Amino acid sequence: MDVPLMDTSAKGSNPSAAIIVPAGGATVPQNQAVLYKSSNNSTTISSTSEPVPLLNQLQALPLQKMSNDLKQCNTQNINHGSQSNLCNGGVSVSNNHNNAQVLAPKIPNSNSNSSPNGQKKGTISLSHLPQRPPVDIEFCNISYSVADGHTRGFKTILKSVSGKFRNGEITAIMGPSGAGKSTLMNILAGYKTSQLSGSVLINSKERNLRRFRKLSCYIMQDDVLISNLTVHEAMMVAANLKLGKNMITYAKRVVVEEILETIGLKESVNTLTCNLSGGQRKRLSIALELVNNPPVMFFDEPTSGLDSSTCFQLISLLRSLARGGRTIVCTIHQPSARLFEKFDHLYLLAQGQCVYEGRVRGLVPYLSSLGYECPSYHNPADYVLEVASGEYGEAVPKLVDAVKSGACKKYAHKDYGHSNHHNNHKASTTINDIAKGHGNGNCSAAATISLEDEKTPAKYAQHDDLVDEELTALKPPKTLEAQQSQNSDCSVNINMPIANDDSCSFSSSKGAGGSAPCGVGGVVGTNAVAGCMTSLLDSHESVITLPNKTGFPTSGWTQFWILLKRSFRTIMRDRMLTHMRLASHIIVGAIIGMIYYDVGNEASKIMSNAGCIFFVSLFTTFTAMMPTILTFPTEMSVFVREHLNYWYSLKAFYFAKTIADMPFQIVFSSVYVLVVYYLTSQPMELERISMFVLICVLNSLVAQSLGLLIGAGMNIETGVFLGPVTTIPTILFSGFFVNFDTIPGYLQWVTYVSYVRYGFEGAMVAIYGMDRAKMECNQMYCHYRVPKKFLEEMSMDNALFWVDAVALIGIFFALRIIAYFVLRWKLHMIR
Ligand SMILES: Nc1ncnc2c1ncn2[C@@H]1O[C@H](COP(=O)(O)OP(=O)(O)OP(=O)(O)O)[C@@H](O)[C@H]1O
Repeated sequence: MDVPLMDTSAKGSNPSAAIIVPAGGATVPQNQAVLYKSSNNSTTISSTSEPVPLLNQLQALPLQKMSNDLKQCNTQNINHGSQSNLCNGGVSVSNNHNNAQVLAPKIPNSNSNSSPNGQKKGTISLSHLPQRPPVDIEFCNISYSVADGHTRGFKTILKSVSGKFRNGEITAIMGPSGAGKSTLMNILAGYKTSQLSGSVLINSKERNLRRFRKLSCYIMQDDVLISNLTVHEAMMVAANLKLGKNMITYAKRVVVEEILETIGLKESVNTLTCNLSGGQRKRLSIALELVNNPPVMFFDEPTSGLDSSTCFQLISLLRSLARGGRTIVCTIHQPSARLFEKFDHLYLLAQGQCVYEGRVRGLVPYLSSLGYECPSYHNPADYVLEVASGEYGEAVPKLVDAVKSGACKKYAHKDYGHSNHHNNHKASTTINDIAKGHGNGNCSAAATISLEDEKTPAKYAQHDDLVDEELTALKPPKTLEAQQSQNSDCSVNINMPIANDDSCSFSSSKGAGGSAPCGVGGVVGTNAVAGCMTSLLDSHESVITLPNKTGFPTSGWTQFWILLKRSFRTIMRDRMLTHMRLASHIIVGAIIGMIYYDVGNEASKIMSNAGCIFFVSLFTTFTAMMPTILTFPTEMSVFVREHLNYWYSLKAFYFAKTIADMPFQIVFSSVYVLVVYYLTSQPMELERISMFVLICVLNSLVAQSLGLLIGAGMNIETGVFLGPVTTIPTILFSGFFVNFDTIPGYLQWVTYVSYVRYGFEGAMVAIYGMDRAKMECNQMYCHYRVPKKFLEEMSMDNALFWVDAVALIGIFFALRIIAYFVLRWKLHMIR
């Protein structure tokens, strides 16, 4: 019989064997089928001929019952290719005597557990993630107001709301449209900090926003991803940025592969992110953030745009993440009944006020107690929204009063609705694995995700009694625990070094062993883990090993380098834009060259040649500016997501962006200019060619900077309008259409800020300046045979090439600096 039960893969310092313990039963009765996981990750299924030697205490369990449970579990596994909680348990015990290691819910990440779409089912462990502390979020009397449109008043969006979101639970923030769900989540995530009153507590301590942001991530509704990277490349960028350079590349790959396998994207590792389906994009967004194992994850409407099956898989995944000890908070609009019951905790808002906070299963009794009977066969999620929207009369004040009077408190207890409170408490604390050392007592790298089968909750509830007994039985004896802990160190499985910020140094004032490694120094077992947990949230800066002053996991230089490589790669792969840009520069250059063919040294066609030079400036201006206006807002969305999730600094992003674009712009402009230069027979002197190319390239870089400024400050629609509109005056004052001497004195200053003027003037000087010899004349009379005369006519006879070049360089830096501050301002405004 084929049953997944045992894992014999080597782990850490105790490599001989690892055994998966069923949550419902930690021993394997005689003749019970088991599944072994070998070190090469393959799974072997066999039937035991002898009882597997686990903890002696288990012998006290009713064997028949356990056998039945296991059979049931096994049948389910065979039928569904998945693991229930009963099968996977949540207990971590080490038995050094029999040299077997009984792990927390660890099931081989075998592909056999995948559903056809690649979504994982069953219990899978993420054993190589950095250890993070569990986090409870409590908020008290949060009120938030915004300026109300054109009036001078304020609009209060949240009115003194309070609540608590616990680790190990998945919380839904629900409410009618405009109730303030997103606003509340933004406040809790630390994205909104102004015009706010009330307090947010993290593990009962005042929130240190900077530190909290490192512990949390925010996954936005629209899944903005860099489109020209494969899933694996995107993950490696996240790993390199978030795990720091202290972890070797191989170790990062292991982390990435494990997450991708767990989250069901293994088959899509080489797929470009732009080709992923909606559900896969959502899963990738989660996978990217999972890299550093944030204990708090905020999701803004994670199910929007997904079909019901994908929604269900996604919420099951989030629930599994929560079961790993994470605090998962989602805003959600109108979940189906099946989806709704996947949530543990519900926070209901209406008109900016809390109208229910408690267990999901407490909602119907709560409403009923207030006279709102949910009709049979009616989705409670729909019903409560109808009630909150006023479809059954003016319910909100009544519900708000009920909440204020504590009427929903009894539904808030996490064991509400469970038949056996004690059991469930134990179960949930034991399966809280986010900070649990893995087997060998390492204080790092042991976060486990149990991807639950959809039938798990019922099954889990069904076996409450059994779970209790078994968990008690499986609890390691004190001596064993101590031994395990004393053998521990802070090394990570697979010999990976730990990133600084994830190491377990803690304050000696905490009595947790000074800055000694976790578990060493007299602190053993769970105490040691607790030491690690609390130190990370301690308000004293000194107790946390921050990797650098900025607080980002990697140095500014490393961030810059990683982002630069990513930008290069994405630009190179953007066939539509990059290849089209190159092609258009060559083709348009050739067309211009054909139109103005051979006019460069012909005095009778000098005006045409001036027109050609002007068009060269104009083309380089627009082709540099418009793509930036079009693409930067998208890049900006990615940047905002990654920056606010604490991947890297604005400076690193901005420098990388600036540097990455430049070579492409320089090459494209140079190719275009050289094609035109050659076809139009401009003077073939190296100095003039270099000057002409240089001034045109500088002109294009300035235009690109202007595009960046517009793109940073505006959305695409406004930018597409504003770009050309701001360029028209600079063209008018370039000296081609209106002679500088003709421009009225009070408008002369405009010519000095017109960057096209410097580009055009510099190009004219490069072609006709520096005492160029008389030009050819194929007509009876050529007025401008002497090039200097033509420059006089254009009021450019006194122009100096280097002044034009320096002016363009100055404008380039000015625009880049302004764009940087606009970006900072935008970031500030988002909060
Ligand atoms: N900057 C702002 N200026 C004015 N009103 C705002 C601003 N931000 C939010 N609001 C208003 O606050 C209320 C709550 O907005 P929020 O986005 O939090 O609602 P929501 O519950 O998430 O709605 P939905 O489910 O429709 O997304 C809405 O009425 C919205 O119009």
